[in-house]
Amino acid sequence: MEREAAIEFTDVSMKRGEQEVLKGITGYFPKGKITTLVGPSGAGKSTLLKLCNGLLSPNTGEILVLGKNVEEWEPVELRTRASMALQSAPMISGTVEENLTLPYALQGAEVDVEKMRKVIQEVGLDSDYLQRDSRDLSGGQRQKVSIARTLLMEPEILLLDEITSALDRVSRQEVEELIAHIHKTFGTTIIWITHNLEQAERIGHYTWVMIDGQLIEQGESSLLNESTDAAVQQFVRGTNS
Ligand SMILES: Nc1ncnc2c1ncn2[C@@H]1O[C@H](COP(=O)(O)OP(=O)(O)OP(=O)(O)O)[C@@H](O)[C@H]1O
Repeated sequence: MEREAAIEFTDVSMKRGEQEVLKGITGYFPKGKITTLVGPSGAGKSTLLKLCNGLLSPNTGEILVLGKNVEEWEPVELRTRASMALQSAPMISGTVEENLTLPYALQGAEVDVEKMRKVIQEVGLDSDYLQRDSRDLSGGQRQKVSIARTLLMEPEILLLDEITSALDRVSRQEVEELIAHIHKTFGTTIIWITHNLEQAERIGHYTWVMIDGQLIEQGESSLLNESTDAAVQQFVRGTNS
């Protein structure tokens, strides 16, 4: 199989405080694919995601993002190319438009209104939403606005941290469909942390299983059911019970 990496880790370790939370991680996220990142709470998934766009730096090892060492990227450019959305979908008080333009306003840049309209429609919201107060949005709408904010940057890589965990079933399905649509339309590489293994199998092409700071397995999503690794089997059984 052709192996083209969007992000590649080589022997990456990291301490937070006294604790080693990532231990010798070597693996890659295939370009143009959806990879899910699964594992028990505290396994190091969020920490690893933050290494991908330079929010955190490893103690040892090498991380290549789009072929370039993470340390060599200009930080703002890296966060534009590898953009992140979080479970909490943080918003400033103000309109949806103000929330969309915030990353640009912080840099003194402007955003084309037409582009903003296109992006808000792309995530399935009417352009009237631009003038809505962000406090009036439902959880699902907030998450869509949060995704729209990342899309404005036209990222090659989307880093998603539990973006559907706080949503009801209908909103979760809508957001899943939205991510699938983004992937299909733009060929975006997607790295998606999820606690939901059914979701991981449904939406992901590739998967990483992390346990206690280690990358235990990586491969096609079917490995979640086919793994012969005892720790992976135990994790999968535990999650499904
Ligand atoms: N800011 C921090 N300072 C010190 N330790 C931290 C910090 N954030 C996380 N940790 C520790 O790092 C380890 C990995 O946490 P991380 O959030 O990356 O795991 P996770 O797999 O994403 O967990 P969850 O599924 O619960 O979000 C945990 O032991 C956690 O306590």
